[in-house]
Amino acid sequence: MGEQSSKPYKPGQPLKVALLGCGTVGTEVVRLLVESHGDLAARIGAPLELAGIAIRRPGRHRDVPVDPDLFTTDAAGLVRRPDVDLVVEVIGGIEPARSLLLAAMDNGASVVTANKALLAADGATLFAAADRNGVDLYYEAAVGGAIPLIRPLRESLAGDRIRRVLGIVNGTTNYILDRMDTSGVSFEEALEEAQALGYAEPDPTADVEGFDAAAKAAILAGLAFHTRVTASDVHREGITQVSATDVASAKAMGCVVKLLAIAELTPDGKRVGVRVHPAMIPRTHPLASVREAYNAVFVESAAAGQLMFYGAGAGGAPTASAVLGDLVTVARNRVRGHRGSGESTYASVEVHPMGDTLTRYHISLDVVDRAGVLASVADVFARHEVSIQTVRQEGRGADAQLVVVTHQATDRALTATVEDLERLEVVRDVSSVMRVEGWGDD
Ligand SMILES: NC(=O)C1=CN([C@@H]2O[C@H](COP(=O)(O)OP(=O)(O)OC[C@H]3O[C@@H](n4cnc5c(N)ncnc54)[C@H](O)[C@@H]3O)[C@@H](O)[C@H]2O)C=CC1
Ligand SMILES: N[C@@H](CC=O)C(=O)O
Ligand code: NA
Repeated sequence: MGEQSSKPYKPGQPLKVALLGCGTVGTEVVRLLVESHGDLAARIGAPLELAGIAIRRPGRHRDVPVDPDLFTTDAAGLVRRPDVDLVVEVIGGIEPARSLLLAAMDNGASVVTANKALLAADGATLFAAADRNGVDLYYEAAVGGAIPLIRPLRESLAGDRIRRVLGIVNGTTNYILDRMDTSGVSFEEALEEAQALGYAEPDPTADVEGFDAAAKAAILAGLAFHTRVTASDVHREGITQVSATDVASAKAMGCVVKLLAIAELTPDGKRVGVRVHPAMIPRTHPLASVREAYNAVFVESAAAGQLMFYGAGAGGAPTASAVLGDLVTVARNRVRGHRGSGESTYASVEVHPMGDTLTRYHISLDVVDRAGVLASVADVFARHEVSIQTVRQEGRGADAQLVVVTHQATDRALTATVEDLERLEVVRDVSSVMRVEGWGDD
């Protein structure tokens, strides 16, 4: 705090806001700006005034209560206007969003963005531009939608030592898995519903292949451990391989499948492992009750213990709430002539490889039903030094199945075990392999 921003506020003047993008989130940002105009002015100490709204398709009907002359297809011109104080970016993607934000900051504007893909790919360039220009860069909407998560990590917990962050950070995939679990709808149907509800990214591959959750995990890990983590540091698996069989296997075990994001320090505190993958969790686990597009994140720290953040992780209005919260903050900073805290990456913690990470697996095997099968299967586990916690046989004859749950082992050993099981003559098919979290000793 305390640095002078590069574009001083003139008392009595409104703060001019440029909005980039007017889709699911942008529309709701405009609505809140217009509906709460008087309250926002009172909270900030100056009114906010829309300077322009950059759009891509001018002919399209937009249900927003503003003067149509505010719309422009010249986003680059808008962010360079001398009267623009604050820029809100809700376009998404890397380019042109990055160039627009850099130009905005070089023009002395503070920025608010919901763009986790950009922050996780190249946050360093953006934060450097914010520092260079003495402006704010806020991004509460980028992780967990409406849930206050960035600010608690960046500010409230800045005096503590965080050990682990674990949660559900993608609304679309949680919605799909929830619908598959509770209503038995297909993956494709559930995805279409999530798109219609405004939860999915413009390209839903970003959601279902885990890219969106990986970007959010990188942002959370960087904040939690005061280091720089990019999306490419995150081990990522999406939910496209999760089958109805996996969901049924989870049900039979008293579990539910969730796409989890986990960032944790190794016990010596020297490395951080960051991963996104589907996992079975017991139905009694608090994350199992996170339904539809809701998100929830647990933070475990040395002094505070366990904290849980829960709320709407996606959707136009919830995301706009977080954007407006940031907008009020950067506007207040501008009025008072200072900036908020920037990035904290002093720790430079190394990334822990996924192969060395301790996880546990649930494996369903379709097996030949004869004496000695269990021994051959157990031998494969023993050869890789993977300890079995439970094993049970289901069905008989052609339907015989072995369901194995392991104790924790390195992910490398578990992967090699599954590869060898697939080669075993008595194993007809490895029908389901999934990591297990939140069960017993982890
Ligand atoms: N929808 C959600 O639930 C959430 C979205 N976000 C993030 O918010 C951002 C926006 O997401 P949505 O509103 O859902 O996407 P959207 O696809 O509904 O809206 C993006 C808008 O930007 C416009 N656009 C694209 N290129 C442009 C350009 N060069 N100039 C001007 N406009 C341009 C598009 O035409 C579209 O109307 C993304 O970064 C997304 O990851 C973050 C949290 C939740
Ligand atoms: N597509 C994202 C939107 C919010 O970040 C999600 O589904 O969570
Ligand atoms: Na948030």
